[in-house]
Order: sequence, then structure tokens, then C-alpha cells
Amino acid sequence: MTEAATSVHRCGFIAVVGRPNVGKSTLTNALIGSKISIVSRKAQTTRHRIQGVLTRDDEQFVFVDTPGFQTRHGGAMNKMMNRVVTQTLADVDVVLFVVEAGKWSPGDAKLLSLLHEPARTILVISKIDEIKNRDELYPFVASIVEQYPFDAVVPVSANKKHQLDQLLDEIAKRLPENEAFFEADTLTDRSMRFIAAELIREKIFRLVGDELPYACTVTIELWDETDKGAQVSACVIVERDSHRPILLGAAGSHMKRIASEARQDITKLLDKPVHLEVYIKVRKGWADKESSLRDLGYE
Ligand SMILES: Nc1nc2c(ncn2[C@@H]2O[C@H](COP(=O)(O)OP(=O)(O)OP(=O)(O)O)[C@@H](O)[C@H]2O)c(=O)[nH]1
Repeated sequence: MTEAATSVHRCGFIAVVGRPNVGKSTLTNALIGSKISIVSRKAQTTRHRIQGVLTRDDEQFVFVDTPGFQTRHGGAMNKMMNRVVTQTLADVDVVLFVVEAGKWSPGDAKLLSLLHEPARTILVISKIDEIKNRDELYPFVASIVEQYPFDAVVPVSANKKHQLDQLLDEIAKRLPENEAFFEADTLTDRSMRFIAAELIREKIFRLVGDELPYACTVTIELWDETDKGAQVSACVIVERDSHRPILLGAAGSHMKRIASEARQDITKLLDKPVHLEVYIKVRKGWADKESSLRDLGYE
């Protein structure tokens, strides 16, 4: 029998779950091969579901990057994020449960308790480049697989691009037979507006994340794009009046830097000149009101 006669096309959804900071976004980006979701040193920076698509000859992988699972109590934001994780797991074909090499925590255990379908769950041990002695990994992995019958275990380093193809092969085997859902060159089904807002948020986290922990979001108020260029107006929503001067910096220096760096990234993204304006709005207590979150698009 020829290979062509036996080959099937597979396509399906993959959720990448794990507690904050285990390297989910970095891994998703490394697998897809392009920077789509934002990566930051701060925990809890991925608040949206982000889908990236990787197309190979016989498979198409549609990735759903979920927010970090919140084990701390309180706050509508955390409850809503946990709900997103549960919903995501119900919707996908393969779950990648990401655990940082050598670092098991109560947050991992809590998230593990949400998993119900071992047959399609792969344990991914991330950041193995940080482990000097690989022998240390065996008891670590053994203690995890004792708790849950994972279908496969793949240690990876997204930074060093180690074992990413092996991981893709393990995922591919578990995808259902389907035609491709997306055009071959699709990177993301999120709009450019969304990515632009994420880029601005990334700059804010990088520059003032320590002083402004998770207390702001970015909405795009105006998006006027032509063949020649784009005019973009974005609004940064903060929770308190006291956040405004932090974000502005001395003589507006922070805001200028955030806008300028974001403009450069958006220019690259659109491949045309971009004029970007960024405003600040104070909306008190927005992070703790489910209705405000819905207004802002957090499902
Ligand atoms: N050494 C090493 N560091 C990594 C690797 N992958 C990610 N990191 C770092 O780990 C930190 C967190 O990475 P993210 O990809 O933002 O983690 P995340 O799980 O998506 O985080 P949340 O969005 O908070 O849920 C960043 O500082 C990354 O640079 C890796 O393979 N090796």
C-alpha cells in the first residue's frame, strides 16, 4: 500500500493549561513559531483565550492558550478565569498540562483536579533547560504521574527549542481526523485590533508592572486602517486615580515610551505606518465587577 493511500489529515483544538508563569505562552509561541500572545515575567498576563494555528502537511493544530489558573480566592476576575479554564477543557481535543520542571505546587495540584480525561491529556514538563542534572527529573515526573494517568509525558524547553517536534508528534496522534479548519498561513484568528491591544498591555507590564499589578486593561477605541497606514486610538483603563500618575511617569515619560514601543510593534504587525494615540481612563473597581469585565470583552 502506498503512503498516500494510508495518510489521513488530522485537525483539532489543543488547550495549554498550567498555573501562572509555568511557560504556557512561551511554549505556544515556540510551537507555532511566531509571537502571538504576550510573554512577560509577571504572572497572570494572559487574560484572553488566544488561538494560534500551526499547519503541517498532515495536521493542523489549533492552540487555545488559557489564562493561568488562579488558586487564590476572591475577585470576580479570578472566578471568571477559572471558569474559562473549565470551559476550555471541555471544548478541546488534546490538553497539554504544563508543569515547571522540579517545581510542583498546590496550584498545580488544584488544576490537576480539574482534569477529567486522561486519554487526551499530555503532561508537559517545561523549562528543562533550568535543570542541571536530568536524573532529578525522574522522581519528579514519577510523583506526578502517580497522581494522574497521563497519556504521555514530554519534557521540553521552549527557550532552547528542545523536544518541540516530539511534543507536536504526540499531539498529532491524538487529533481527530478532520480537514483543516483554517487557511494554511493563518497565524491567529484574533483580529489585529486585539493583538495591538495586547502589545500595548505587554509594554505596560514590562515598564510599570511592579507598581501597577494587573490593574489595567487596554481597549482599542479607534481603528482606521487604509492601504497607506493606520490611525489607532487606544485606551488604558486603570482602577484608581492613583494609578494614573504611575502610568504617566514623570512628565508623561512612561506613557510616551509605552506608546512609542507599541507603535513600533504594531507597525511591524501591519507592515505599514501607524499613528498611535494612547489615553488613560479611570474606571473604579472594574477588575472586581463581572459586568464591567463582560463589557470589556472578558466573556
Ligand atoms: N528557562 C526557561 N524559561 C522559560 C521557558 N519558557 C518560559 N520561560 C520563562 O518563564 C516565564 C513565564 O513564561 P510565560 O510563557 O509568560 O508563562 P505563562 O504560563 O504563559 O504565564 P501566565 O500568562 O501568567 O499564565 C517567562 O519569564 C519566560 O521567559 C523555558 O523553556 N526555559
